[in-house]
Amino acid sequence: MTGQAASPVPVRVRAPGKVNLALCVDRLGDDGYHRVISVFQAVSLYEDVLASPADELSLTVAGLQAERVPTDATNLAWRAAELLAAHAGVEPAVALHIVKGVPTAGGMAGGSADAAAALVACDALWRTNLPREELAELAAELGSDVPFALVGHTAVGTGRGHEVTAAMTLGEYHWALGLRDEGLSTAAVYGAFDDAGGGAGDWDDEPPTDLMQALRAGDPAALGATLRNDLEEHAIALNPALAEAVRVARLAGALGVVVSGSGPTVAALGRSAQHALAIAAAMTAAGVVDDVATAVGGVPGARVVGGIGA
Ligand SMILES: C[C@](O)(CO)[C@H](O)COP(=O)(O)OP(=O)(O)OC[C@H]1O[C@@H](n2ccc(N)nc2=O)[C@H](O)[C@@H]1O
Ligand SMILES: Nc1ncnc2c1ncn2[C@@H]1O[C@H](COP(=O)(O)OP(=O)(O)OP(=O)(O)O)[C@@H](O)[C@H]1O
Repeated sequence: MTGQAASPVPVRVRAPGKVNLALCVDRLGDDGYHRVISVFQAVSLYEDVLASPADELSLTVAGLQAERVPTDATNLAWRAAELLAAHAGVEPAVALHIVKGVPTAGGMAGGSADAAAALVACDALWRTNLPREELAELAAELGSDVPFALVGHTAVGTGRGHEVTAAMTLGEYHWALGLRDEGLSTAAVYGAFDDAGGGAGDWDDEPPTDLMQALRAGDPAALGATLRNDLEEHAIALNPALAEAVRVARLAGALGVVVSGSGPTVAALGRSAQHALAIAAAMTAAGVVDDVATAVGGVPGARVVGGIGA
């Protein structure tokens, strides 16, 4: 370790999962990524990352679907710690412990939340104190969804989805989330979009005007009517059972229903917290999902909630 000594106190950082209120996808670029306009909303399903002083890098995982998450150098939180250490010129000396609350491979960016949380936690533990813009650059190297997990609330992502600008919004939004045990691969869903000739038209450089207006007005009914995901039909083609969850949520009076990101999580917007619970109950009763959750958005991005800096 160079520079200032690491903190002897563990740091706990919390980062949210997300739903995409809009995901407008252009055709595949030369870099192997699609240009997108993504309107993200951070929701109250959280990943907690505890970073403790240690001689070397190690990682453990507990919580929701923990058995499906790698604990080696392929884990995004592990990669985040290594990237920050290399960038700041310090040793990657930390014991990371992740407590998952966001479904894995669910289209809600749980791994991205872990990466963002690990960046913030190690930055505090190692006292590298990078400016947020520099953390955001590292975040973008780790994955397209990681910069948003640093920022949270509601924001527009451009480029690969990694160039994030906060959006003006009013009010809270109450979601019922239909979860599946079996995840979907993000690359496979984008691949299906390409195979179907996706991105051939209907591309606008701006986020959908009516959706942004609904957010500014704090109008959940208007927001529900304008939810959009260009990957949705391809996620449903790969997992046709999702269509049933969408149908049941609509019958339960959801203001709008959308597959989140690359799926398979189905996000249904309720009129209130109680209505979101009723939609979740309807999905459970109909047997169209493996599990349900309710959440409110938008909530803050990765932030220290325990240990130093809390
Ligand atoms: C579907 C979304 O979750 C919507 O927010 C994101 O676009 C995906 O973000 P992510 O999981 O952080 O994705 P990355 O780890 O950056 O990329 C995984 C794979 O998804 C595809 N990918 C991702 C982002 C993007 N704009 N275009 C793509 O084609 C690429 O095949 C890439 O190899
Ligand atoms: N910390 C992590 N948590 C969960 N999965 C991870 C993590 N690190 C690496 N992975 C791998 O990444 C895959 C996708 O995980 P993740 O939960 O981030 O997907 P996702 O929510 O669909 O992502 P996105 O919405 O950003 O496309 C998992 O199947 C797993 O193998």
